[in-house]
Amino acid sequence: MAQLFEKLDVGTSAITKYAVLIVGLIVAYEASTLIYNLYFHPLHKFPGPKLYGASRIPWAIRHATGSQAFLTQKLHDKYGPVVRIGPGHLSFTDPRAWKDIYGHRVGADSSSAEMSKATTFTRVLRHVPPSIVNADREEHSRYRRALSHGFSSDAMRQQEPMITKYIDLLLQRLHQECDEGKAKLNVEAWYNWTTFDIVGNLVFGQSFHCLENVNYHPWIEFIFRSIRFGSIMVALTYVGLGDLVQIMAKMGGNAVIRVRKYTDDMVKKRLAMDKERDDLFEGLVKRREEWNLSFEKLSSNAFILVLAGSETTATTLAGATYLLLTHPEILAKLNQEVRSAFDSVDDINISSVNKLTYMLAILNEALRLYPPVTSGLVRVVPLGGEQVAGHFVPAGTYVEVQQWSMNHSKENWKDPWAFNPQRFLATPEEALKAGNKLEALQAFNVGPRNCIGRNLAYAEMRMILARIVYDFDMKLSDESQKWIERQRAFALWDRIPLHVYLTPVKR
Ligand code: HEM
Repeated sequence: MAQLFEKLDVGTSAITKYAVLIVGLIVAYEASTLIYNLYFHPLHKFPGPKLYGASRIPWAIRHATGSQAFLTQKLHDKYGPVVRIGPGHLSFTDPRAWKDIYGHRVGADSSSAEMSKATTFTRVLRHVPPSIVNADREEHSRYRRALSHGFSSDAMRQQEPMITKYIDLLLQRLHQECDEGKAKLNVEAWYNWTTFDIVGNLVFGQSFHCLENVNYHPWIEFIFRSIRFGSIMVALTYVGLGDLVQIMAKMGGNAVIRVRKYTDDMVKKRLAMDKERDDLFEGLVKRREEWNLSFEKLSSNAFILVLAGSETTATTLAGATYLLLTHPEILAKLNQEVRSAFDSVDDINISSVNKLTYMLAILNEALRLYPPVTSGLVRVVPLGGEQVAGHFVPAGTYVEVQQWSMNHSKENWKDPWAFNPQRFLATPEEALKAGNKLEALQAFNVGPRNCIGRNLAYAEMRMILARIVYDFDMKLSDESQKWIERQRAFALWDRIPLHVYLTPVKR
């Protein structure tokens, strides 16, 4: 060691010598890790850029800056249906990967009946109690069973008048604000206010009053900020700085504390309601004592239900509106379908919108081109390894299907960037002949952790879009051109305003 210090000629101070030694060891460790990752790691033969295979840092930087999903799609274009996007991390665009990663694992024992969610992505803040989206298998299936009644068709029939009440209010407000097509309205915000008000009522028994106040609620603004902040925390955890994240969350925690307090207050009011409610939360409320469910866990679940149930639906509606307004011939066909299907606005309800098949194809094509969850559904391969889309993948690997990549793959779709709802009107066989693998679109995921709110989401989206198209002609404001291309995505979209002129249809 003395010789090393002499050679380095770093002076005689012991502190300096040890500092140099430590830095030297770190550099040697990092260099050997990079070499191991590139040439000896079990995934080293999977295709992908060397930099991403060597270190976790490039992925983390992309993720923290909202460009990760877009880059991964480009990597798939270059390297094919499986790409190594981190040293121990694979992304797939072969549709078989849906079932292999997210489906029930046939023949596996109950502890590995599904690939578990990667906690690096889902349990970033260790002190927050788990909810349905990040609980382990056993706790998750209990939540799922308890909540399922609230999402059943029976429950939705009970919920319909309440949902309709908010959609009526949305339409009433839009008529007041549109100034006969002269005022431009940020419809992205209007959709958000509506879906938040609806889900607020469905979970807490009280709305956020966004439509009444024509403004965001502070709680919702916080959610937007936390989507960005959450990405930075995931990126830091991904590169091994999870402990730092816990400290950061405590230091910058004012907003977190405020929102938790607000959620807790709403949950308290909900629990104080003595009448049984056929809403999304009743299943958990009922089992509170039987399962000894802590108040904190109830509150975590309430928070997730509101986030999952509003953000995604509003995103799809905004995406569909933008795509329609940039494709006038498709909008004209939709206007024709909706306006000829009903004698009056009162005929538009949850069951009657089912006949609008062209509108459903439009919503599915919007979910494909502008998926609310672009990426982030990461699972860990269990002991023994697993076959994913024809590849053997060793245990411990992070595996995922990123919707942005899957939905824009030229191997899955004819003209993947084109807005063509027609592709969803064909049978799967006809579609395949035309170059469209319809099963590649799984906006709500598959398997035991798929979206429990899928039916509710379709009901809301179909009713809201039908009501707007029935009542208004729409025109995009110039400043909202290239609306999708100008956004970043942190697993969820960092949406920007979508300005539209609405002119009431004369009847
Ligand atoms: C267009 C609208 C929607 C889309 C695209 C969507 C998408 C998804 C996806 C992809 C997942 C799976 C997450 C994962 O694998 O980690 C999911 C789960 C979930 N979604 Fe949705 N969702 C939508 C609407 C809703 C609505 C309206 C609700 C109602 C509250 C809801 C509640 C949930 C819940 C509670 C989960 C967790 C389910 C579980 O882990 O068992 N979602 N959603």
